[in-house]
Amino acid sequence: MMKRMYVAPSLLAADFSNLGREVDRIAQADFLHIDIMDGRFVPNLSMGPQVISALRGRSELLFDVHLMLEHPLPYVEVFRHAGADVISFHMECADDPGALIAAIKQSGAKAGIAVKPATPVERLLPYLGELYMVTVMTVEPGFGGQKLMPGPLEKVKKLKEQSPGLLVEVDGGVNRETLALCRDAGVDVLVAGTAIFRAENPSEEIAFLRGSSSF
Ligand SMILES: O=C(CO)[C@H](O)[C@H](O)COP(=O)(O)O
Repeated sequence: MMKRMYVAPSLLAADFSNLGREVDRIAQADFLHIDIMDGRFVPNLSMGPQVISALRGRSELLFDVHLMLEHPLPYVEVFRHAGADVISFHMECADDPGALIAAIKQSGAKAGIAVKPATPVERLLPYLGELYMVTVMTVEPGFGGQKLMPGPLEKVKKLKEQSPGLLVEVDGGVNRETLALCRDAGVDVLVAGTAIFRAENPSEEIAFLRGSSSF
């Protein structure tokens, strides 16, 4: 029986001239993945808490906020207040991952950690018991529309072995062609920007990526 995966459209690939309508188009998804970029940790800027607040009233999806920030701690409360349900920070810029996890939980959000393609999975192991989700990046963070790197999917397998109940998300280059690789690795949550928002029928794309049987 095929595993049913959760689907998280990445807002980065949406039409920014009409974000409200874009969110309506993906109402059948499970999460809305929202990339917050600071132009320092990644070489790009994206959006801030105002966008999340504006969309919060329009969508009941779980808001999965991916902080690509060099200094995430001061922004945890800000994004929770704006409407984030899950807040993830990057392992590579966390001086004290335990303190960040505690701050996220204290805010009332669920905590996640994201890792760049070259970051060893071993760095995450001490924190797995405290986390709701781990995001394994399958592209270098910063831009949508890149090709999935298969190497990091090995991390998904290790994470699922270590902590079967943890949600493991992959982010970058997920589409119909790379779906089988993700499923075989044991992925729980698929982030897909280009594949969903640039599709003529996003609902069809979401249903295809999700698979058919029960989770
Ligand atoms: O984190 C990201 C970029 O840093 C995006 O969420 C990710 O790349 C998804 O976009 P696409 O499906 O177009 O690859």
